[in-house]
Amino acid sequence: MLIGVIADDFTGASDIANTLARGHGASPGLHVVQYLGVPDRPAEPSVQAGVVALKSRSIPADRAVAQSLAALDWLLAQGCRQVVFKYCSTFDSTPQGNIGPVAMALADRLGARGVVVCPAFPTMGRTIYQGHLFVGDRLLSESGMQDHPLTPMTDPDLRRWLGRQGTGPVGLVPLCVVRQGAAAIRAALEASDATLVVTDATSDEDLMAIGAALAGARLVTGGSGIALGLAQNLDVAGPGVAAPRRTAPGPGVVLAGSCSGMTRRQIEHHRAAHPVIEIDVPAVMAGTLTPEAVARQLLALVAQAPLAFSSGSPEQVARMQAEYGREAVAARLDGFFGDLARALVAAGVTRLVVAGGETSGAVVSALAPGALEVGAEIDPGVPVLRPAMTEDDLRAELVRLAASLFQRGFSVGTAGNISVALPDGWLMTPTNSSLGHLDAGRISKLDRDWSHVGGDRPSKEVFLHRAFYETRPGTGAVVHLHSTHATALSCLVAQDPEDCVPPLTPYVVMRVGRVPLLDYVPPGDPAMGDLIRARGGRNAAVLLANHGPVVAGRDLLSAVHAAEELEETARLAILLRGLPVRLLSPDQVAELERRFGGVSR
Ligand SMILES: Nc1ncnc2c1ncn2[C@@H]1O[C@H](COP(=O)(O)OP(=O)(O)OP(=O)(O)O)[C@@H](O)[C@H]1O
Ligand SMILES: O=C(O)[C@@H](O)C(=O)CO
Repeated sequence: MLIGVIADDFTGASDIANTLARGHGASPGLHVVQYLGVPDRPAEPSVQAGVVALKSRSIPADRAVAQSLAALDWLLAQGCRQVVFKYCSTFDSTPQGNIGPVAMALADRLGARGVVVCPAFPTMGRTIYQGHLFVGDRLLSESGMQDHPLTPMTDPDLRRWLGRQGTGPVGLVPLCVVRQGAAAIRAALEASDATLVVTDATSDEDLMAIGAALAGARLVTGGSGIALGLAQNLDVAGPGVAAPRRTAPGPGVVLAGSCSGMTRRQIEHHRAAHPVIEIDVPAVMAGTLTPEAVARQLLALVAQAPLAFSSGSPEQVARMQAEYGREAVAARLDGFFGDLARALVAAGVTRLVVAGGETSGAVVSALAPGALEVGAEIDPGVPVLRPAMTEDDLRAELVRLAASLFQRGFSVGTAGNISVALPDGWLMTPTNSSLGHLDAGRISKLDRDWSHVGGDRPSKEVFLHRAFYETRPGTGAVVHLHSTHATALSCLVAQDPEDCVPPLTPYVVMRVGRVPLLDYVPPGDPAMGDLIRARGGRNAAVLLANHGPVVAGRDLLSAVHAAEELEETARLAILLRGLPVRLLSPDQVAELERRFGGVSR
């Protein structure tokens, strides 16, 4: 893991996970996994950025500090070189904390000074000028956030607000310095006497410059925008395009726990065309209203996309909190929404829309505890998340995909081998097995030292796979085939051994990248691994001369898709041999790499 993020709520975590996964300009997209709370096991080796989603935004400051330090310890144990503390772009906090105390505790533990504080998220209209936070053309304290029921932001001056949270003096890098570029920003941060330094930013270009200035910084704090420019400092290629997954059709229900003005307006909008049920919060607190009862009401109306909400006005929220205490209300409502979601899913609801960071965190934890893979962006700051697969899921998927490759003629006999990364090692197809007839229970398991610890003996070409995992961060699976056309190309004398698969279509550029032809080595000879290692992780795919292709991907499905794309492109190249072919131009290739994230570097 290269970058570790500690996020103070669930939706904030997915927001920054999205930024890191998507990439931006010179910053490549990374393989990102979001964890619900501090995991109790190591991360998969292929994870380049791990985001720990806490629920620490509005709990007492000492508990927020303790949870954040626990997350820090776990991230450091995964090898992170840089840690980001992610809070809301509207700086949701109170004079009692938690942003200041958490940032100071992390800085103290990491021995960091001149730590950037930058919640800017220009795409969403959140900008910082002279240390003041704006939402659109309004100061934060006039944006509606001053009335937030949990974290009313009544002061837009971030230095003063942090000062109230007990951070001591806070520095400022003003916009005029930010606009001078990375070197000037770095010099200003280094020259500051303060531990925390608010840094102005009003555009994505400012955030890219700040990101470049933060190369080597152990601690960074900010909104999701602060991650825009961090991956540009890493010498890595993107892990490639995530394989698309199908979305579930079927009945849908909306749940709202957020009390923000926007959510309350959205509830009214929904009411115009759909049934809306108010959850009686005093009855929930008194124990007289159960999740099952609300589930029954919703299920009776399920064909009409009903909505259930707890969202109260600031006065209603204040009344409940005065009577029961803020945390008791939040814990009870979180549990209520979690149980409600479980009851709805058990009854066949396949789509839930949930409003509110705490509320959606509670629902996701109830339905899919553990890790979430970060996929494509749906809307600014909002990615697709899907539960990371368990080992049993991966075994089943390996059997299914290998059989599919075999049935479609991508491998014959016992040719080809496939591996996939696990948090505690690797799964690998056994030696002399046919991809067409794998047995999930007999797939070889290797531990993190590559020792055989379960199942049948692994393929003798394990070193091909290992070379990819060890040189190309972000690799989650490797596929080696003897597929006919790619193998045919590997038998031809290449015009350019650095780039032996022509850029005939955009998809081979986006999914496979440049493919070098590696020298012939007899099967089973570990020198083959050395040849791959010598590429230094620059390529996602190679052709072994007179042997066949080896393709790495961020996950099993992506690696299989890329291996298929390589085979099809090789087929086209052979079909078109001798014809006046129009290849994609270097500019067109560069544009695709810019737009979709290059898989070669
Ligand atoms: N009627 C209510 N009375 C008191 N507390 C409530 C009520 N309805 C919801 N809450 C609590 O308010 C909090 C809402 O937080 P949540 O993070 O879900 O939304 P938000 O902070 O408005 O949204 P976002 O994180 O997207 O900005 C939760 O802790 C929830 O339990
Ligand atoms: O920064 C934001 O606006 C969001 O990521 C957020 O924190 C949502 O709770």
